[in-house]
Amino acid sequence: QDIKVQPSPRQVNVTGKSMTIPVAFRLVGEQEANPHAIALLKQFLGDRLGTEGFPLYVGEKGDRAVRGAKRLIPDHPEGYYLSITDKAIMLAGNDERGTYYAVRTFMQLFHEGHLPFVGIQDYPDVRFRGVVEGFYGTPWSHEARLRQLQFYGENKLNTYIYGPKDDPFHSSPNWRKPYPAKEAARLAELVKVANENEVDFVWAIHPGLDIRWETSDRDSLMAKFEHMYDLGVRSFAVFFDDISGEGAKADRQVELLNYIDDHFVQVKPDVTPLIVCPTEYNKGWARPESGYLATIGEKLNPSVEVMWTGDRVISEITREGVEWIREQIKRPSYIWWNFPVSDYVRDHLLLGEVYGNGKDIAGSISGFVANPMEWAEASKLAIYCVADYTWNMQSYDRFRSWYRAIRAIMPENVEAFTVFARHNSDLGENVHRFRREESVEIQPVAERFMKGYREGHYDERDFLALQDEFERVAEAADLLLIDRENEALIEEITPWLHQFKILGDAGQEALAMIKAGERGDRELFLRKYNHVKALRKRSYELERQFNQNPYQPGVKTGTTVLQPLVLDVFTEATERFNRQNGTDLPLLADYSPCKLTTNVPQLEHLPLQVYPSRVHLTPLLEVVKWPAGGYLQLELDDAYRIPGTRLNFDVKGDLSWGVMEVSADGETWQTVTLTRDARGRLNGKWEDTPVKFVRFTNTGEGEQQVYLREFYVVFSL
Ligand SMILES: CC(=O)N[C@H]1c2[nH]c(C(=O)Nc3ccccc3)c[n+]2[C@H](CO)[C@@H](O)[C@@H]1O
Repeated sequence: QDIKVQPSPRQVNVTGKSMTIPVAFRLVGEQEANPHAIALLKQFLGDRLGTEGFPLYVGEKGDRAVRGAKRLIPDHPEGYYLSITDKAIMLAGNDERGTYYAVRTFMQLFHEGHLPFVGIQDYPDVRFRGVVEGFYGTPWSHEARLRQLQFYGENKLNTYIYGPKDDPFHSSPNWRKPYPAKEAARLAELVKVANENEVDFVWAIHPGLDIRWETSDRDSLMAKFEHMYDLGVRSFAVFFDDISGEGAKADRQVELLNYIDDHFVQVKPDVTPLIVCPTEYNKGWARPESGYLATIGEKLNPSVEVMWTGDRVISEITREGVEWIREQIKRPSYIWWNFPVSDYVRDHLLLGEVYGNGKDIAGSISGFVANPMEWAEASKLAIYCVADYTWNMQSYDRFRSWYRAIRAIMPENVEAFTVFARHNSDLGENVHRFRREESVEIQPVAERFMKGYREGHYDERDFLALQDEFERVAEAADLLLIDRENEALIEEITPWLHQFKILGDAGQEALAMIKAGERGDRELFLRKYNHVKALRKRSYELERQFNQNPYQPGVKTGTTVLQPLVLDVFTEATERFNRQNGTDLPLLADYSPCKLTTNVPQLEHLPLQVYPSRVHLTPLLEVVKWPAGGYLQLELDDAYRIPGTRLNFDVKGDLSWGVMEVSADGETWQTVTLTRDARGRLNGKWEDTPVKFVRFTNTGEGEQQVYLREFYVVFSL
């Protein structure tokens, strides 16, 4: 039989035989075994479980019920031995959590009314495995967290670190204060559900933005930890990431951490090792001359876990990298893996495989926690794969794990969700230059087709393959939009599903332009042309409506292969149509809310960078000769407030020769007052009535020579 267990077990011996599931099980060992394991069994077997029936032995090494299996239980933390024969079932843990994991595996072996005869010896590669809710942005909801903890129990993840950057009681300004009653009660419930799922609920504090190295702040932190302990928290972390100044001093941090360790962690009987995220948390930032890591390595109590994001803030974790940091901090590192976190590419969903990390790093790390997206349900794809990877690295297969994750998360719409996830995995250009594969299967077809099309001889099979892919895209979007099996997930990704539907339709219509053009069917071509432009405008409007945030607002999908393909096909087909028909149809499919007009020759074809709520002029490296009376005008597609404008012509002194103005109708103009900031840039704002036009004019007597370094307008409805 093909035994499918998540995460992949280490040692599985199958006999090829099985039995029908007994109608009743006689539970042996209930009194001594891990109560959470017993509760899970009772919940799963229901009234099949009782004092009569097929023997089911459950317990930890040393318990009477499983003493016969003692030699077979792996001597590893959280290890277990599972045996199913025609005589009895044995679920034996090396410790309480191991017993719980034996039950989790047992539950997965039930299949179509049968139980396989099997022997499994299993244990995890990585000691601490799970998730750090450590992103910037909207923290997860209470309900989302409850679902996460259940998911971690199902996938043998044992760690959830609570550290949302935007929780004011985790970070500044209120890290010193106890949670208000409602939030405290919710945290207590999370701790309870975490325990039931055998997950360590780690509460993290982020004091470094304003901590003062005085007894009062040390006592405030200890009091806060006591407050969290009273809520049931037994695992604690201190995050010193993304801070500077006083809070970043290594010796001060170490003094505080050792105090916490000596006076809190070590004196309480049931608190797990303290975890710290250091200020120098990746190799790219490590500065040997600062002595920061050396101080951590030499002076921080050995029992304190030290987090690490890898060679860079966002990076794949390598054997070389973890061995380097192990030397520095004199202990295995506790990996904070910044994936699938998307707080720096908020308009993208990261639904792709988990890959790129070494399979040989287990011996040099103590923990591996993934930092997820603010989209909790959508993050489960990657979390599922991280569970598989951290449990049994050598057997990890990125594709197998990813497909299993999709099936686990969206069992009723596997094909549709696979299509959707396949085209929503890359980040696009980003500040960390971290990229992921996307649209891998169709990418070579798209590239070959466009090359052939441009050269005048594409392969019809490629055309049909692309047409089929865009049809699948549109179908997938519609199927998922009506899916009710995982409503929380569909709610999160609905904006991207609408965008995906538009992409599928636009792709089919752009391809139809090719055929209409080849047949010389002008009327059909124009219908398809206008339809693609309408779809692109709808796409733009959707970008402005959903997922609005100050960083990367909007909704991006298929940005690496499919979206560029639609635009390339549209432009090429339109160019041919124009040549064949002597027309001058605009070549750009992309809708833009902003039109540029100017009488300054060098600016006539200046590309605009249009985002959902602002438009930038592309900077020019050359000197711009701006004649007297020369103007640059932006016309918006609607009336907007202009909360921010900025221009930087790299000119010293005042800009008395020019004026920025706004207008609602293009007739009556008002001047925008511009103020120069410390970096010499001129900033303005127009909070009054909404306007459609923004222009800058050289009102002086003569030509001006400037560098167009920056010119942008922020607009909001
Ligand atoms: C340890 C860590 O990654 N800390 C934060 C973090 N910090 C950064 C930075 O890039 N921080 C940074 C960059 C330049 C200057 C100061 C801070 C990224 N991230 C993560 C991804 O955006 C974010 O989710 C996380 O909370």
